[in-house]
Amino acid sequence: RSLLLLSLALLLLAVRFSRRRPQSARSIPGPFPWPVIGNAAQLGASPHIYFSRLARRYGNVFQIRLGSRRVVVLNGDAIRRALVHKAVDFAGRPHFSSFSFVSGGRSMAFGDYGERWKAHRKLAHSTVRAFSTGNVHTRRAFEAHVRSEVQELTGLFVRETRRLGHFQPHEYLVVSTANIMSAACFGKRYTYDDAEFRQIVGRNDKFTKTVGAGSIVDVMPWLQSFPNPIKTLFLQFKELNSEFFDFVHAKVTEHRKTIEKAFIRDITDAFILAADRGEVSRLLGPEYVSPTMGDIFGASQDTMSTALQWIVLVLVRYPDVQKRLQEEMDKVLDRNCLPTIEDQPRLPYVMAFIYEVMRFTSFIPMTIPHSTTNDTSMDGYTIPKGTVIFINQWSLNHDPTKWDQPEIFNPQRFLDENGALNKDLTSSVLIFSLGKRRCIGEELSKMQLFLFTTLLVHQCNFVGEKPITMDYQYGLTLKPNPFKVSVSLRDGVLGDGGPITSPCTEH
Ligand code: HEM
Repeated sequence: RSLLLLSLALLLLAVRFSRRRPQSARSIPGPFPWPVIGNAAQLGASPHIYFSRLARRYGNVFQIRLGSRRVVVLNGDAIRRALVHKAVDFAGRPHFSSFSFVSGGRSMAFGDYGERWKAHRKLAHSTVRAFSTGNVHTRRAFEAHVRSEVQELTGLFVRETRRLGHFQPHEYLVVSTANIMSAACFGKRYTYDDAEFRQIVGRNDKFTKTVGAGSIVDVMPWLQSFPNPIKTLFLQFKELNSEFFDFVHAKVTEHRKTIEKAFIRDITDAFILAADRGEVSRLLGPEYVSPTMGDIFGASQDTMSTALQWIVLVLVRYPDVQKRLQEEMDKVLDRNCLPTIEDQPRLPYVMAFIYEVMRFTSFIPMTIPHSTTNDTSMDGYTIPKGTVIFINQWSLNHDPTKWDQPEIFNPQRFLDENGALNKDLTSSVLIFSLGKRRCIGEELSKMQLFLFTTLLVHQCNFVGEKPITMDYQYGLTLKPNPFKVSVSLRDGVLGDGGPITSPCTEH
């Protein structure tokens, strides 16, 4: 009888094995999708946290369904394996209808992978670099833009504090970062009370809500057919994109009228000349100048201003950290001189602080959605061409197997026992993405973050109005909820004379 039972068990096992599909055809695990909406209702207010929870349950590669679309979500180590080791396969963008409204429908950032996209990205990247971090001269010119904006901002902060006690820094940070890129892109900055400029740059939150991973406007097109909040958001999105594009296009048209080949004034001039000439013009005609400027100016706005909001918030939330930043600067720099980019190697705690802000807040928790350009596979799962891919950067920055107590803000984690910056660890922070779609503004942004942080903290003390929370709104960028600060100049002697105005090392 036991022999019979054993034979039956072996037979059952054999049948099970024979029915098992080959590795490559395994279906990707994930939560049960509801009819019509799929898993949309489960995303909640913080989809990146929900995805990280699912990754613990199903592994770093899992799938969900959002409305009509299947979405594969990559977390943790799977991100590098996909974006770096299978770079081309994961370099696409989905053909979402919202993406077609960005930069007049010719956006590089929201456009799909292909020959034109490659030429477009290469040109945009080299032009940005040529006007910011490309060589020592452009770096210094860019640094001078940043320095004069931060000085303007410092004066404004101090005046607002005198007037109101505590004030919300958000709008000033938006205008300030927009001015830096406006100077580099269009050779022009705006005053803080310029209503048109404030309107153009002040509506970013609506943009990022619509294009952030997990936004449902593109996966439930039927929501467009009757009045509801999603439809309203989508209409606002279309309107703000066309307003923003008109603003940029007017700048490009003005430049075309006054351009002189011998004297390239800014990124717009450089791009006009490049698009008009040689090899690339076959793929990128003059009609690509405004969209590219829209991409560069647009991509820099919300990202940089959100980063700065977090920096100010973290400074007031962790006063000990603010003090330690000031102590390091006071030890290394002459108090009568402004910090410069050359001081970077001498300020490891400042660098550790910036990396910890990026890691801890992970303020771009998910990249812009990707798509697969070919049939491909990950960890033995087949992923067909055209699948929507979400990249969860937050999951890597908060992985407890990589970071000791990831939910604690601790810049010290990036310093070794001699106080030097651990570069292996800083390169593990993921916020500019990886691979073919890696941010083209990374170098420029890191330089700006260093200058903003050092200039502000060198000059000022920041105190927050209580209660200080780190709560945020989800979108392509995580935006801190409104908060108030008071700002005073550190050196009483400077008092009404305002902040110091120049670096000591003459460039
Ligand atoms: C702290 C500031 C910034 C952060 C954290 C950041 C991060 C990112 C991320 C996560 C992406 C999406 C990558 C992907 O989809 O895989 C991206 C794309 C992009 N960023 Fe940035 N960015 C920042 C600043 C800037 C600036 C200042 C510029 C302007 C030069 C810029 C230009 C772009 C462009 C053009 C793309 C699209 C790239 C493509 O699709 O190939 N970014 N950025």
